[in-house]
Amino acid sequence: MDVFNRFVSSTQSIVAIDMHTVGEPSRIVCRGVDHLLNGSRLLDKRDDAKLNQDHLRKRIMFEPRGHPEMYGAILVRETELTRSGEAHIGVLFTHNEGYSTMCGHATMALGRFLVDTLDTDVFPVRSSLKHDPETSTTQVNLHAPCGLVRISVPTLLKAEQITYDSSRLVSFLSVPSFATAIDVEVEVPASYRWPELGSRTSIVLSVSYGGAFYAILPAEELGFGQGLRNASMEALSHATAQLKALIMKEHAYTTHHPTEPSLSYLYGVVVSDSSFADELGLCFFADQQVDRSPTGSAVGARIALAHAKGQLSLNTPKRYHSIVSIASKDPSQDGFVGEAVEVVDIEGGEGVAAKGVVIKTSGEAFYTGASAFVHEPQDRLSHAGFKVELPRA
Ligand SMILES: O=C(O)[C@H]1NCC[C@@H]1O
Repeated sequence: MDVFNRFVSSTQSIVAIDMHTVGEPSRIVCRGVDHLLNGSRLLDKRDDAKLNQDHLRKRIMFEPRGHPEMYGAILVRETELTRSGEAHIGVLFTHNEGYSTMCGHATMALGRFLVDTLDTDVFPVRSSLKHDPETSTTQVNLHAPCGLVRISVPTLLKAEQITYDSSRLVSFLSVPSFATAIDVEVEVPASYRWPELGSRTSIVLSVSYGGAFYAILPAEELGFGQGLRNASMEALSHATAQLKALIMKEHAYTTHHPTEPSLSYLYGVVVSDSSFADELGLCFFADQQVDRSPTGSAVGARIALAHAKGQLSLNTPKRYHSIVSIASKDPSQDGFVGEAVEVVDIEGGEGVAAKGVVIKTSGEAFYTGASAFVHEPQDRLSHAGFKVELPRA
């Protein structure tokens, strides 16, 4: 184990814990990146990561250490909200294209991990967490790029030590979610069309925010009349990529965040299928990554949309499934459970976006391993990782 120990103890290594939430990976970066990020605010550090340290994201996400569907969470120990005492720790979420603003599945993984870790280099304020005996939970306040996310981790108190209770779900309250476009008809110009659209020249869709903006529409509306279970993934990916490009080019007003310009972009397209036991949603995000989980932030966006349409009341928990449930023997326990718990005013929000809801989303995450990643200077392939792509003819 001499080589393994050398990698783990090297200050040059990037040390990560791997988890999954309903099959979607979270590579939690504990060491090796945070200290390199310049900037005082979390969003400044995100900008610095994008501009000056993006090879590190690629090194963690892409081959040979990752794969095109990898997802990451870089722990950021100091942000404006940790300094003010509102957050215990910050995070930057990473994917195949860059840095996302919110991630529900990784938030669930982080809640469990941050309670489990006793390493004060990884989580300096771990000892300030408090077990609430009434709810048997411990609250971890996470500073995500979209704002403050409050995670409730099920815990037990054993010999005065807080420990994770695996018999219950982790839940979180995200930033307020709100719809920005409800059932709008969108023209599809010839250059954006996809084969399954047939002779139709327009489709009806909605856009909603759950820490990130999502376009939401049923599979049939996208042209997949047989539902998600009978659709080709390649065809769905092509159709949603075309639709995303169209919305970003012609309907960018639907992704206007009322207070923060850096949150104003379309992150993903959710194709829903209500013919499944509960709600099934397939989310294409970033550069057409496919979420294995029901997409925690999109669950928030979908509930806010359903609430705005008068289809879902407060305090009505509902189960949301992902592609993983299609092959499941017992989907009744799969996925995430989400509910709107409070109606709030959206600061600066106008029209349908003037009101929003706070969503509580629950699920569970599991460990898959730990890694100490190194880079040897002579290795040209692994400095910033690589993607297998054929050059376009
Ligand atoms: O659960 C979520 O919200 C995330 N999963 C991958 C894409 C989203 O960021």
